[in-house]
Amino acid sequence: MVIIEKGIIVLVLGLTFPNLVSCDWFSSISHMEDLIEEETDLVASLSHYIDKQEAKIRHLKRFVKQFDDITMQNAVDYLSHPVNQFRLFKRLAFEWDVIQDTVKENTSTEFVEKLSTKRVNFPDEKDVVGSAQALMRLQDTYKLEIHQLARGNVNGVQAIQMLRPRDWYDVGRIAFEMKDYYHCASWMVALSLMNETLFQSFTKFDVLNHASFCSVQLGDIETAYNASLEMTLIEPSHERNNKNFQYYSEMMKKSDVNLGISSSHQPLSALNPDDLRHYEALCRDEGTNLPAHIGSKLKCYLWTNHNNPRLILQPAKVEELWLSPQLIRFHDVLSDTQMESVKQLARPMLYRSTVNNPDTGKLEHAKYRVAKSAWLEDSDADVIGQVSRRIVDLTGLSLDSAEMLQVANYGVGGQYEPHYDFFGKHVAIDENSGNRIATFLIYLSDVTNGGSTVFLEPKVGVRPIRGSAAFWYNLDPAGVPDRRTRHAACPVLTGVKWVANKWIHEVGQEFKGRPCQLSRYSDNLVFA
Ligand SMILES: O=C(O)CCC(=O)C(=O)O
Ligand SMILES: [Fe+2]
Repeated sequence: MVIIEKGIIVLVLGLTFPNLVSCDWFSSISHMEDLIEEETDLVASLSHYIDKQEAKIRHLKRFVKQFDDITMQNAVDYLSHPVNQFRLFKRLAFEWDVIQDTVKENTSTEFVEKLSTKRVNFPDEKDVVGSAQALMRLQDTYKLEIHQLARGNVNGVQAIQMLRPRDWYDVGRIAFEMKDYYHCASWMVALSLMNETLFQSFTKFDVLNHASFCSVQLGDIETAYNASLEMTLIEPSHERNNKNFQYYSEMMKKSDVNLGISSSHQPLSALNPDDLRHYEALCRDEGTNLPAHIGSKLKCYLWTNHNNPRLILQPAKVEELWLSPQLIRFHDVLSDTQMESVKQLARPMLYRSTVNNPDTGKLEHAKYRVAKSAWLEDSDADVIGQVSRRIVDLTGLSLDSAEMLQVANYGVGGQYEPHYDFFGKHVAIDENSGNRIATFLIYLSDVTNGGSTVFLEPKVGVRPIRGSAAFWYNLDPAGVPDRRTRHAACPVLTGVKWVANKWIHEVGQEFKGRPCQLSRYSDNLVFA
């Protein structure tokens, strides 16, 4: 395959796409709303510029028009009339001067200045790469068909715009640059089937070139052969392609050649392929059906948490989602006004979320967690204190050793791959607070498509329902991490996802809703 590698890389974009994405526009939708506003303002300014330009052209055209009649007459006839003579002198003395000023007038300054000021903070190449990666991630997770996706149709939700052929090409190129030959091949092969008269600034030959190179990297000789064959028809004397074609033809004759695209190649995730397949299937709601023997035991009930005065008149609505480990959902945890206030407070403080690297114990940006988050303290605003109060009422746990409230906002493609919330052995646990005993995860929005929280071992998918909260213990009653709580936030397919996380810690629960026990229970009951 060496001969193929040698010649193909004629960079069309002239851009190099970095592997790791550090920039942040694409990672949350909240800040992207500002971009729409900025662009609307730019469009208004551009329209204003066009109006001014049009007025200027109209003025110049009117001036030129008068010469239609003048040039029809011969000069002597024209000058023999005193009015014509007056007009001639008037024009030459003053009017051409005005015309000169009009032509010279610079109507673009305002627009150009505005654009260049705004562009400083605009998304850049890294964001385009991040957004293309999100498209590919969604393509994999939700098994989206490329043609439908490119036409802007995602699970029946139609975008206002479609991808242009050049966009398809760029997505394929981004995959190619990342050595993600699986996505490169799938996008380039799909594009090669399109009407080439729509191609601008790249050719069908370029597309086939990528399609064949990326396919052969995946071991798909047949596709590489077909693409190369088409290339020979377009450029019969292309030396490198002719060599490749010969090579593919020989490979095709060998019976042990591995045909068919290897779909196991998934460089967008660090998960092992089996884990990834399992996670993605759960995100598609496959395998999350409740088995009858469990479903029949799950209950919904009203809960006053041992006659808590704040719950007597309006008990909490509890829905059991799974028994062991016990996962529950509280409904109507916060009011609309409270949720809006929490989001409003978080908005200006959203930053790309970090994760704890289990190997180094350090916080870092990672592509397996694509979201923006903000930390809010009880003292930041009344509403944050109210959220804490509500969690204490519903769970009976102390929040004295808990973390601040983490509000997260996921954009399209935003996700958090499978993880545990408890701290692993590489993280030093503060003895004043202990490990994360439980998670209270509030959904501050519905999500149109995708974005479920999925638990891998019990195979439970929790659809975000605005105002509800998922709750579970991460540690068993003896304080040992419960590895069955491994969970993930599936990529948002369409819509916006807002959540608020409260991580409750061990210290202070000894005499509360969750006394510690010496023995390890298999049933980790929420309300024991
Ligand atoms: O957003 C979600 O659904 C889950 C988030 C999560 O698991 C986390 O932030 O630890
Ligand atoms: Fe989590």
